[in-house]
Amino acid sequence: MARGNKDNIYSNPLGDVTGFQFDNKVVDVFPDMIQRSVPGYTTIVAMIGTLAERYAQSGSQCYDLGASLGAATLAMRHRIPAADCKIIAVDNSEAMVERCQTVIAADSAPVPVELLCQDIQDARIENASVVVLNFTLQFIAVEQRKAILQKIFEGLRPGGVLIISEKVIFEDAAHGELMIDLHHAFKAANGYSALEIAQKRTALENVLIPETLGQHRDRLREIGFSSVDVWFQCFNFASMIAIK
Ligand SMILES: Nc1ncnc2c1ncn2[C@@H]1O[C@H](C[S@+](CC[C@H]([NH3+])C(=O)[O-])CC(=O)[O-])[C@@H](O)[C@H]1O
Ligand SMILES: O=C(O)C(=O)Cc1ccccc1
Repeated sequence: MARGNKDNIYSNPLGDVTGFQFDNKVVDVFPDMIQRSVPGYTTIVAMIGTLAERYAQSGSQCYDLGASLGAATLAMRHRIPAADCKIIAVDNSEAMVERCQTVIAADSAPVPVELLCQDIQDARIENASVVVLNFTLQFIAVEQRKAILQKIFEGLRPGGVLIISEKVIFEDAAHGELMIDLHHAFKAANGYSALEIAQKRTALENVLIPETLGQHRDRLREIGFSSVDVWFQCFNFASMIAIK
């Protein structure tokens, strides 16, 4: 996806750093922001295409929940070989959905895409073979996460897959600090200043709520997923595969 404008949202001192929102300002810089902020993002998105190629079942639906500008939607759209599949992309930010519509319209791959401006808590999941939560569940209140995952499990066909990527924390405090420090070094190497890193960190407090990999794994297993494990991790960013 084109990188568009450079993210300099947090480059000047803000008297009051308000909670992070997916508004027009973020939409304008989003591809640059996520690429420079999430180690492994490009690989994860490409591999979502590879996973969809393997798991999409003919006549089923593939969901991209918290689609932003449709990076995972397009990765799937370009790799699904199964017949009669449809992709449903959902995001509750009007600004994101509006821009995502132009991104999808500019792409001509044949798999149909339906784009919905909706809270994933209200989304209907049915006849699904692939469900993607690529860095989305982390923005949902912790006590609401299980119900969403339960609904996804119920909407998946047997043999279907949930791909869930999250920023994570660690049980071992020293290891956790090291991962955060290495993440900040990654951001610095990508051109973010100490001020930008600090102000973004403040903006994400109580907005992006990370859990441990153990918490994710235990919840997915309790729900009934038969196989749950990490397939990608770089520092405090990880992606899991959960198979029904
Ligand atoms: N309750 C909700 N309902 C629907 N959407 C939501 C909700 N809460 C947040 N979002 C949406 O989830 C997306 C999270 S970004 C996903 C990247 C994308 N998956 C990618 O592969 O590029 C990750 C990040 O920015 O760290 C935003 O577009 C929000 O509007
Ligand atoms: O920038 C960060 O520190 C992150 O955790 C990743 C991110 C990327 C884009 C929007 C919100 C969070």
